[in-house]
Amino acid sequence: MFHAELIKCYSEVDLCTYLSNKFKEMIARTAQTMGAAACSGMGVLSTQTPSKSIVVITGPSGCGKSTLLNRLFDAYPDRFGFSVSHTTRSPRPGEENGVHYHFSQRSEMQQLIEKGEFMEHAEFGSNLYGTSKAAVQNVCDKGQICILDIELQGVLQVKKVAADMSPVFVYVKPPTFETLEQRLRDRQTENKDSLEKRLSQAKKDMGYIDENPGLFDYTIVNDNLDTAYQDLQTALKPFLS
Ligand SMILES: Nc1ncnc2c1ncn2[C@@H]1O[C@H](COP(=O)(O)OP(=O)(O)OP(=O)(O)O)[C@@H](O)[C@H]1O
Repeated sequence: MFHAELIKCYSEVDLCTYLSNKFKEMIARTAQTMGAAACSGMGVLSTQTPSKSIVVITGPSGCGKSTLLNRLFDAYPDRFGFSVSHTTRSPRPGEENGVHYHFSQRSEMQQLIEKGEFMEHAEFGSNLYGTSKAAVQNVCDKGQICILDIELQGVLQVKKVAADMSPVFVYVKPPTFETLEQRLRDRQTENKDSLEKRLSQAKKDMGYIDENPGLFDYTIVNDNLDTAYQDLQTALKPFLS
C-alpha cells in the first residue's frame, strides 16, 4: 500500500509533501494514543514551545518582583531562565561578558535596535540597556521559560514587537504606595536621590497602569508574601506542569 502510493508521486515536491503528511499523521496518531507530551521532541508539535515561553513580569521598584522570582527559581530550578541583556555600560568587577550582560559599544547596539533585533530597550543613566530577541530565544532553545523582569516602558515595547510570541504579562502590585515606600526604605539599598527617583517613577507607572486596565494577563497584589507567591504559581500554572 505504502509503495503503491509512493509510485503515484511524480515529482520530488510531491514526494516531500507526501512524506511530510505521512509524518504528521503518524505524530497525530501517536499523540492520540500516548498523549501530546510523548511527541514533544518530534518537531511538529514542539515548534510552538519557544514562542509561547515568555513571561514578562513588571511592577514598581520595591514591589517584590525579585523576592517572588527567587522563590520560583528555587522551587523550579531548571524550568525558568533569565535572558542575558545588552548594555553599553562598562563591566563592574566580577561581571563577565555574555554571562551577566552582553557588554556592547553604543553604535553596535544602536545598529541592532534599528534592525529590529531587540524586544525592548531603554536609556538609563546615560547608558543603553536592552533585551535582544536572540537572548530570549537562547533561553527558549534550552527548553526553559524565559522570564523578562523589566520596566513598564519595556513592557509596552514587548507588547508591540513580540505580540506574535504571545508572552504572558504579569504585574506585581504593592498593596499601597505607602507600603512600597516603607519596603524600599527598609531594604536600605538606595540613597536619598535614587529612593526619590524610584518612588516618583513608581507613582507615574502605577497611575498609568490604573488608567489602562487590561495591559496585564495577571495582577498579583504582593501584600502577604505566601499568598502572592501562590497567585504567581497559579498564573504560571501552564508552565509548571
Ligand atoms: N510580601 C512582602 N512583605 C514584606 N516585605 C516584602 C514582601 N515582598 C517583598 N518584600 C521586601 O521588600 C523589599 C523589596 O522587594 P524586592 O527587592 O523583591 O523588590 P523588586 O520589585 O525586585 O525591586 P527592584 O525593582 O528595585 O529590584 C525587599 O526587602 C523584600 O524583602
